[in-house]
Amino acid sequence: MAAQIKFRNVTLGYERHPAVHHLNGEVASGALLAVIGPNGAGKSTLFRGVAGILKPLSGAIDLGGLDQRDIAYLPQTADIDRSFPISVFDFVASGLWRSTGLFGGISGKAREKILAAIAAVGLNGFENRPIGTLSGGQMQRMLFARVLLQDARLIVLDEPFNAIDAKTSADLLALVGRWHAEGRTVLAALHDLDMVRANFPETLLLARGPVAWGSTAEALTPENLLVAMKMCEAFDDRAAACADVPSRAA
Ligand SMILES: Nc1ncnc2c1ncn2[C@@H]1O[C@H](COP(=O)(O)OP(=O)(O)OP(=O)(O)O)[C@@H](O)[C@H]1O
Repeated sequence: MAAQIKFRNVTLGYERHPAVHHLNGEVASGALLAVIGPNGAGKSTLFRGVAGILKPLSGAIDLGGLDQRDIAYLPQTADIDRSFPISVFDFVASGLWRSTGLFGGISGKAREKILAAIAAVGLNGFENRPIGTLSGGQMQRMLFARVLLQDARLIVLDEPFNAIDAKTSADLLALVGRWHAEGRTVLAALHDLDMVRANFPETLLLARGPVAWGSTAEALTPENLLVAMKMCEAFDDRAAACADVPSRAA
């Protein structure tokens, strides 16, 4: 299977401080990959890099010719400004911007698609609710509806099942399974190892750099998990930038 993503010695970080170091490797087109790691391991940073929100400090992320609009990115719910006065309908509708444009207006057909996506995640009747009134699980369903609408070839989900009930997890996991069956490439940052073992064939165990990457059974050994934890504990956030990260100072 051709590669959908190639990480070429990529280093990502903030203010010249690397958070993910020298990552090399490929994600095959159509892969269903879990990204696991302790808090602060760099999972969100890596996903921001793939989504094009964060430019690499060095190295490159090759997306096999994919346009940025072909990537659907589901951020952590903590990154969503819930006080922003927008309805569920309008939030989900933003998933269509790639076809309608920002000010393109919503046709009758587009409206149907938006309502179908909201229904598919079990949020019928919530269309006019301000997003700030949603529960954690409803919020997550809404984020999935937007991804559904984006119809993207590459889907990047940052902790999509955190702090939600078992029924919501199961419903949303079924959507992930559907995307995988449709041949889309799906990456998800997760914390629940049982869920990963049961549903994700491939895993990248990350601790600022890769600890293991391959079949889930081979990557998620107790030894590897311990190494990842120790690597994250030992990491000094205030350390200077890597020697081979060029300075951006003027
Ligand atoms: N916007 C930011 N500015 C500066 N440093 C950041 C920023 N976001 C993350 N970091 C730092 O980058 C490192 C990696 O964080 P990241 O959020 O990518 O880890 P994570 O694996 O997603 O963690 P978690 O499981 O807790 O969400 C951490 O040391 C974090 O403090």
